[in-house]
Amino acid sequence: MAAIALTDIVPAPKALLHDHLDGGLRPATIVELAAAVGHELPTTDPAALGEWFVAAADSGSLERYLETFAHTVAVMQTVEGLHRVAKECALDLAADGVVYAEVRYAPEQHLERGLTLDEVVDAVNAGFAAGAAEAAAQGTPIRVGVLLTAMRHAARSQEIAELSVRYRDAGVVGFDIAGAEAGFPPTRHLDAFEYLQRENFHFTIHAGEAFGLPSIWQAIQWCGADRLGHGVRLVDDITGTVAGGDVVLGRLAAYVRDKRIPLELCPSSNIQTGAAPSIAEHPIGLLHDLRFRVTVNTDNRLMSGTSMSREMALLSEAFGWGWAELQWLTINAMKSAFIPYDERLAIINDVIKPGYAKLLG
Ligand SMILES: O=c1[nH]cnc2c1ncn2[C@H]1C[C@H](O)[C@@H](CO)O1
Ligand SMILES: [Zn+2]
Repeated sequence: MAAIALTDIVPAPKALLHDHLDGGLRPATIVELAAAVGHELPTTDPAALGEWFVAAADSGSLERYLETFAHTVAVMQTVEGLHRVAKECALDLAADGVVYAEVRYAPEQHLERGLTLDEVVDAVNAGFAAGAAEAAAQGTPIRVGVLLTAMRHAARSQEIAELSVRYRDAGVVGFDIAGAEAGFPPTRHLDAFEYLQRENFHFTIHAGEAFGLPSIWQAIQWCGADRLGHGVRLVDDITGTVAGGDVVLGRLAAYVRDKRIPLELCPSSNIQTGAAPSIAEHPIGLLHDLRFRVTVNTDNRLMSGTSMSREMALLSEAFGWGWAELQWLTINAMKSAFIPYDERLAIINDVIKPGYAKLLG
């Protein structure tokens, strides 16, 4: 079937589990906030700045990709900056047809101008609330849940885990670790993960992006991750092809599929960091065919020049996926969300299924 166009995907209800707040700023906002705080940018023309981010992130290495965040994190050091960025994030996602989003950021990166961790979280939460209220008034309601990230090279994961639990009834729905993967295994933060498990809290771990199976194995079998951030290298534990009828899953891949552990796949981001060669060759095709719990995500909309609708349009074009597949991806994401079961079900039954019923015809 013909690929579904991006403009047709925008109004379809979508759920997004892996989106970084500091990877999704509007270029014009960066320019304005940078002028206000005296931060020097590569260019002050918003269009050129947007192109700069995509080109600089297109580096083939996760470490170099991450260097671009210096310019977004620099303008997110004040209550005003954080509030504005969070508000615009909610508005931009809602305008793209995202009805449920989990947005993550690392509070420890926003203390350079004297804010406390609590002040950072309060400012971001207020920004999301303002953005969601405005989006609802515009007829595009969105629910935003926050994930607090700890940086895997740093040593604040226990503190951030405790912060997450403290804000669990105030908008924070989960915890994550991010940053350079090679050399920083998730087991460095075992205390934090054990604490979160004792608290019956939810967490995902960036694993299997720039580093392979050992990182995924640790994230699941040592740390107890509910979901895998990326997890794309799980294909290293799969041999054969679906067409050849000779697919064999290794023990880890079989475990992930059997347990329905959600994979937060981010196709465009993976191409930029070298984790996948192209959309057409992205392992998401195989993982979909093998019925893993696949979800599609943006990771960093600014660095990838992308949106949820664009990621889906790229997949529709590369794999011939139609509305049935897009609905499957969306329901997979909603089933895997960190909000309570009854609330997930309500969004699936009241928003997602009726939305796709119209499109499926
Ligand atoms: O794809 C990613 N892998 C690992 N770390 C990442 C990725 N995207 C963003 N980050 C880092 C950079 C941000 O400053 C941090 C918190 O959002 O998370
Ligand atoms: Zn990420």
